[in-house]
Amino acid sequence: MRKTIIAGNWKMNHLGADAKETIQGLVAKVPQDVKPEVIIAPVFPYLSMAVEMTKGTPIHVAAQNMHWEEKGAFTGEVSPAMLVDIGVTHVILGHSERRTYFNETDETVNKKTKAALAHNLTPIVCCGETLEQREQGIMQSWIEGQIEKALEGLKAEDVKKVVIAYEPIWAIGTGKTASAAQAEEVCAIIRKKLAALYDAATAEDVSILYGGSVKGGNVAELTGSADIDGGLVGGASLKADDFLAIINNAVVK
Ligand SMILES: O=C(CO)COP(=O)(O)O
Repeated sequence: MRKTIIAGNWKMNHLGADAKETIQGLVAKVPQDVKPEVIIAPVFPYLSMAVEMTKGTPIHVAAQNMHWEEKGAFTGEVSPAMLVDIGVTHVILGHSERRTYFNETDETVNKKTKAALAHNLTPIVCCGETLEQREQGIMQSWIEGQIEKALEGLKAEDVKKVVIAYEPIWAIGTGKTASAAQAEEVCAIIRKKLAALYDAATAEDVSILYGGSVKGGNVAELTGSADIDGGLVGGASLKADDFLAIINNAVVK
């Protein structure tokens, strides 16, 4: 179902004490009736702690990756059932950093998306183009291709449970935010693609987030756009007060 979501991707940051401090700050200040859905994604070793600390609060906990298999000889991997077992509810899939540094492909993102849905985990599926692709004028076909391949084989009822995050690679960790118009253009392209792959009602039901240098000062303009339903936040999600500013300033439609 379409809703406004503010998700913090901590990436490979925060030792336990720092993670604890940030979560304590959020638990103290995120009101029970907070409007956007709030999600934090710490690294694997602190997921259980995050789940325990956020029990009874509106804060959800996501993993930053997972394997698609149930169990077995996959050294170093974590399965969907294991995440569910400890109380994780969401999982970020196909982040550009995983695609660039860890051989994540459209095919593995598709397998992971299906596995997440099969376990009632909400997949946050990332897509995004490089600056080079944008300058070559192939942004639209690239994004449409990523969406089509990530969702291949999914029924409309499943796609409604998927969250999509548009993260232009040139805007991640660079301080360069896509303008609200640029971000809206691509989020609208994604929604049109969903309507073409499924139908308009299904496309309307999918939450599409923007990620890339989202901050308290730019989130209102971004989320005020028709097709942007929230933010996937990196750097500005690490400190409770920075993240709270984003949560508080997000436009909930
Ligand atoms: O990659 C991101 C979130 O997944 C965005 O990171 P920054 O907010 O640090 O640019």
